[in-house]
Order: sequence, then C-alpha cells, then structure tokens
Amino acid sequence: MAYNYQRIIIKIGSNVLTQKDGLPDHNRINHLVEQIAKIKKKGIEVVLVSSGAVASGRSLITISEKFDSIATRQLFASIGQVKLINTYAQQFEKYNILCSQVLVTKEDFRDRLHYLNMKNCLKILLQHHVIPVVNENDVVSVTELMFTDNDELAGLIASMLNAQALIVLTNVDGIFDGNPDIEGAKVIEEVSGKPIDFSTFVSTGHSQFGRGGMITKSNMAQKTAQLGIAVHIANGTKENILVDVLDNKVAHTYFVPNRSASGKKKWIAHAGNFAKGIVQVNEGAKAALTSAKASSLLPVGVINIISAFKKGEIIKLVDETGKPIGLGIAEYGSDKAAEMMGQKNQKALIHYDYLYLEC
Ligand SMILES: Nc1ncnc2c1ncn2[C@@H]1O[C@H](COP(=O)(O)OP(=O)(O)O)[C@@H](O)[C@H]1O
Ligand SMILES: N[C@@H](CCC(=O)OP(=O)(O)O)C(=O)O
Repeated sequence: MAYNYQRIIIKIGSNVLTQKDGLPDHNRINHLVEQIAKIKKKGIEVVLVSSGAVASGRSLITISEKFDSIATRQLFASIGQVKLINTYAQQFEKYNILCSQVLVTKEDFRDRLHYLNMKNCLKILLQHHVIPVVNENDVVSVTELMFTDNDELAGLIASMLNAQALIVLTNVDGIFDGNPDIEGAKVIEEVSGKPIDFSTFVSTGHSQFGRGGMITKSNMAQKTAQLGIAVHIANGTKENILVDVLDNKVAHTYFVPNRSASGKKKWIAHAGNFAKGIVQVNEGAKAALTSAKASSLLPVGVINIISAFKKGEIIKLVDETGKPIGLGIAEYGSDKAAEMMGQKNQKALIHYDYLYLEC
C-alpha cells in the first residue's frame, strides 16, 4: 500500500548528485526535480536537504595542492552552492515551482529562539508553496562547528517541522546486513521496535564523496523514527526512486515510526550535543523513567551532579555505570538540585513533558 504523507523531507547525498569523476550529475538532478514536482502536484509539502555544494565547486575551479583541506572545502562550497541552487532553481522553474535557499549551521539549533525563527521561516516558505533547499553553511561551519553530515541536519529539520517522513537518498539500496560490496549481503527492509546496534554490521567508512557514512545515517534514522517520523533509506541513483518509495514499490530500508513525541521533546532530543549539565541517577530512578508509565525525575533518584547547570538548561542523564539514559530541561539549577539530592517529596528536577529518553 502506498504511504500517505502530507509533509516530507527529502535528503539527497553527494554521491547521488555526483558522477564518478566528482563532477555534478545534471541528468540525475533533473530527474529528481521532475519526481519532486510530481510529488508536489499531489499536494505533498516537500523540503529538500541537498548536499552537493563541494562537488559543484570542484567542477568550477582548479586549485593547487598547497592549500589546506578546510580552506579548499570552503572555497569549493562557497562557489559550488551558487551553482547548485541555480541548477535547482532552473529545473524547478520548468514545473512552475519556486525554490529557496536555506543555509544553516549547527549553532542555529542550539538556542530555542533561533530554532523557532528557523522553523517559522520554513513554515512560511511551505505556506507559499515554495520548496526550501536546505544545506549546511559550509563556508562558516568548519571542524567542531559542523554537523556530522547532512543526514544529521535532515533529521533535525524533519523533527522541527513535524514531518511525517524523511526520505534519505544515497548510492546503495538501503542498509545492508553486511558490507554491501560482498555477495550475499541483503537489504534490511524494515526496522522497528527496540533500538538496534548497527555498528555490528554497518561499517564506519563512507563512500567517495559522502561525509558521515551509513552508520551515522542508521543512527540518525533510528532516532528520528523514535520521535514518530518514518524514515526511508533508498537508492537515489535508481530511476523513479522517489515516486516508487512513496508507492511502496521498491526494496529499501523503512524505519517504522514510533509513537509521536511532542515538538518540545523533539527539540530536546536533538539539542543533546549542547547539554552542559550532567546528572547521575540510581537504578530505581532509571527503572521508573524507562517504564511504560510516564514519570518525572525526582531528586530522590539523583545520586550525583556531575556537571553544573542553570534552570531551563538541557541536562544529560546517566545511569550508575555512566551510560546515557536521556535528556531533559532542568526545572531548577544544580545548586538547588544538590541540596535536594536523595530527598523524598521534593519538586521534580525534570518534568516528564520535558524529558526525552534514549533507551
Ligand atoms: N551495512 C551497510 N549497508 C549499506 N551501506 C553501507 C554499509 N556499510 C557501509 N556502507 C557504505 O555507506 C555508503 C553510504 O553513505 P555515505 O557515503 O555517507 O553516502 P551519502 O553521500 O549518500 O550520504 C555506501 O556507499 C556504502 O558503501
Ligand atoms: N554540505 C556538504 C555536504 C556534506 C555531507 O554531509 O555530504 P553527504 O554525506 O553526501 O550528505 C556539501 O554540500 O557539499
């Protein structure tokens, strides 16, 4: 049966848009745009997260090897993004569709106000039937300021916009149960239920022009599906792939969405990288938090304030062994939390509505 989505995010990896020699594959871009136009005609809202700036830049300028890799990447991305967005704009115009450029950095997801500004911008674009084409702002995002890759960015955008689905196009048919280059490896067609450790069969490497590789894609997909968004990982080099994925006519990896989480929980889930405070809880608190019943974190279950935090900041929760359990917004600061630690009948440190659990 075909999937019935109203709002989807489509992420296209560098390898899908790039030929073997590293230059942009215009025929493929045109074919993908043609499919997106068909999808849009059905009334489905689409946000595109497209890699390819560096690959486009590489096709436009030749540089000597004496420049370091970061500067080279900035140069390629800065020139290439213009070319990439122009290509999209020209192609979408054929179908009377307007597209727009949205360049973001990891910092834009850090602050709730920035986050809401970005969300409002994307929403007004969608309300005006524009296709936002999102990419990382590679010119200013370098080293530790970077997203792991655009898969991470696509997951963030999907959560931010409460999309029903995220379609990740890459250069293989989905997640394989082993190295896809080795005969006998098969595509895992469905992932559901309890989180899986993908590192046992997905290698950490990435393909020639990709950044994060399949392992980051798998982990992001799992996290996004946990937040109630379906994720499809499919082969973007195949003819008619987007239409076939939505019609459920092609083998690929489908992550079944979990019960839907609130918008705030989605933000908390993805803001973990910015958490400053760390709180350790005992086994009893861990069992209560991870049980089927909705529970807030009470001071009685807190055994250690590992790192300080203020009221309203995101804090990480770890168990007695130091394993991460989840994230939440602190109802009060670490000084007060330290005073109440271990005591019964005290105000919750994290209210259930502002708690996101990883296990
Ligand atoms: N178990 C696996 N299943 C699928 N792909 C895998 C697996 N292990 C490693 N890979 C590699 O991951 C690559 C896709 O990730 P990546 O290079 O990040 O591409 P993209 O540019 O689409 O983001 C594939 O080309 C494949 O070689
Ligand atoms: N922002 C970069 C792409 C980085 C990236 O994550 O690439 P990929 O792993 O192919 O999705 C670019 O436009 O070239």
